[in-house]
Amino acid sequence: MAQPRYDHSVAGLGEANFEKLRTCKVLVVGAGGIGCELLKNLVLVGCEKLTVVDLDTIDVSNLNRQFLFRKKHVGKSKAEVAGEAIKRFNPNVEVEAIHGNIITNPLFKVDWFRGFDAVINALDNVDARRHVNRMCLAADKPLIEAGTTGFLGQVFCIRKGETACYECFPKPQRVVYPICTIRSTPSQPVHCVVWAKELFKLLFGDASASMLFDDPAAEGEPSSFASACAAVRTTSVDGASKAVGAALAALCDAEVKAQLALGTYKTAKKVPTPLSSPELTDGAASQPPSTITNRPADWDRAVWTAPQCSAEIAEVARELLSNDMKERLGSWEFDKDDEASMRFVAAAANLRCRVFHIDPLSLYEAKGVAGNIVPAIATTNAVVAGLQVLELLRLVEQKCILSEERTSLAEVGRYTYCQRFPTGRKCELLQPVALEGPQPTCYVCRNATIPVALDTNETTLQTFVDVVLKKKLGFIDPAVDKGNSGLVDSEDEGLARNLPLTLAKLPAGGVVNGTLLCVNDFQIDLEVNVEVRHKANKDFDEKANPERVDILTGAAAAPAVATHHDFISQNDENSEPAAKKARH
Ligand SMILES: Nc1ncnc2c1ncn2[C@@H]1O[C@H](COP(=O)(O)OP(=O)(O)OP(=O)(O)O)[C@@H](O)[C@H]1O
Ligand SMILES: [Zn+2]
Repeated sequence: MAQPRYDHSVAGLGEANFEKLRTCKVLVVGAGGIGCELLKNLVLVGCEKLTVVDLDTIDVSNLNRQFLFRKKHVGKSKAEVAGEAIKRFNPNVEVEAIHGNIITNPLFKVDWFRGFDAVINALDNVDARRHVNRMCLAADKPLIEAGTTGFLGQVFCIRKGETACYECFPKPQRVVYPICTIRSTPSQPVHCVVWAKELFKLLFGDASASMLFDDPAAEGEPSSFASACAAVRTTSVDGASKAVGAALAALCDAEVKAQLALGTYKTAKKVPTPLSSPELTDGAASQPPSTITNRPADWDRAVWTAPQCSAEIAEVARELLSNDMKERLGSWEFDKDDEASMRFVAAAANLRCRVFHIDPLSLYEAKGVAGNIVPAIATTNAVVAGLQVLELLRLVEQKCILSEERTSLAEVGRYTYCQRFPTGRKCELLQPVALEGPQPTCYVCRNATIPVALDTNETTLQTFVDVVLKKKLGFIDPAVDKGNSGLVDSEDEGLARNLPLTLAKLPAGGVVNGTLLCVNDFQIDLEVNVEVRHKANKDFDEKANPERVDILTGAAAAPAVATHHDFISQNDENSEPAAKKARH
């Protein structure tokens, strides 16, 4: 007899199925917004064997919705605190809490995944989801996947050979803005935020990689404001205000005047107005800098004036030029969670907006745009986590797990969409649809051959490994063979000499148009064939596709227009900048 605390579950499932649920070994990946709800649901429904993994520590901003955490837990491991909290809900629970990255921690091998009966994702990024998907396919374990974006959410199950996997359908691609829009004709705040991020790179990061480095009219020549910007980096802390003032004058005044004189805006609907020096330089020099102590309460929600923006930029420059930060100059990368870089981007985007008559953003709004942040809605997380547990109950009841006979998930599982407004004939907020089968074009679950077009005379093997195999196709430690000859293998030092060679010059006849490569990654137990197709670099649209690689089919080949298979996910870090994601 189960304990009375489980009466509700036994009433729904029956003794035998409840016993299976109680002893079912469940892995939860992620203990954030969805994860807290999910863990609470699992223990209340009666699951007693839980493992939870999260790489992060608790931030004060998590406390409004990640209700297993309290103020005193800030800075502590999410997995560990969540594990302790759910044990207080139900002391029968055996919970293993692991503070670690599910992708890189060596503990989480395929065999480790084999030790669970079901895996449930509560993640917020494509890379981790993709990785868990592959591990569950390799370990032949069911995965209950979920994501939310504001009021929208979805939940679905994945099982090897039975359903489509996470990677069967292309993900929406990053929105790429044309360089000319960013450099010359911004019309939305997001264009100004992208520009400000590029300016941050030009001033403090890898300047030559910034979109603003070259003069757009004279290829290879530095832009008109390059020297004023370079001077900021080389000045002293004391000289920072003056140097920033000069750089802002070059960017917001001289450059705009020069473009106007060139007739760039002759046919434009709105003509930019340069920001004159009194508003900028004097502001940078005389405005008191904001410090944590003198900021008004609504400082991050207010739209700063131009002089305030100049002062913030100067203050950030002073911070980054200071002795303890100096060694990072030239390598700074924008990070929305880094206070200084976010302040810089908010202020610079604001000035840019003013020049182009676009409504400027507050720091809070700029952070949302820059970090692609859609506010998390606690209710959506709760609904989605509830649906995940219902899917788990279905797996148990319908004998998809913990049973000698195995029902295919494709027959019983559901793909459920959470809508913001009632839709469809029955005006439902939750729309469950049948799961789709594995897609023949999927290289992950169907081992489909992946055609890849690139310039075989220009692309080195190193680039092929880094850009095509690791970045685009998600391999971690790929080994590459052409027929019987090994080309790449991290454990074979002799092969390292191949890496700087271009594909066509590789041994055994090179990798040329039509070559079939076998790529194997033991870490994720995945082997695929890659068919190389030669496409000269000059035939690529460099602006739309700066890496000059086309992945022609399968999960990595994203269409320009989003489809209903697009996975929406909480604050998905892989899609930036935001604002434009199509979905329904
Ligand atoms: N590779 C990974 N390994 C382990 N945990 C991960 C990995 N990637 C993401 N996570 C965890 O997944 C959780 C996702 O939860 P959520 O979307 O609520 O994110 P958050 O970081 O808590 O919130 P926000 O991004 O809104 O500040 C986070 O706690 C995050 O640390
Ligand atoms: Zn697939």
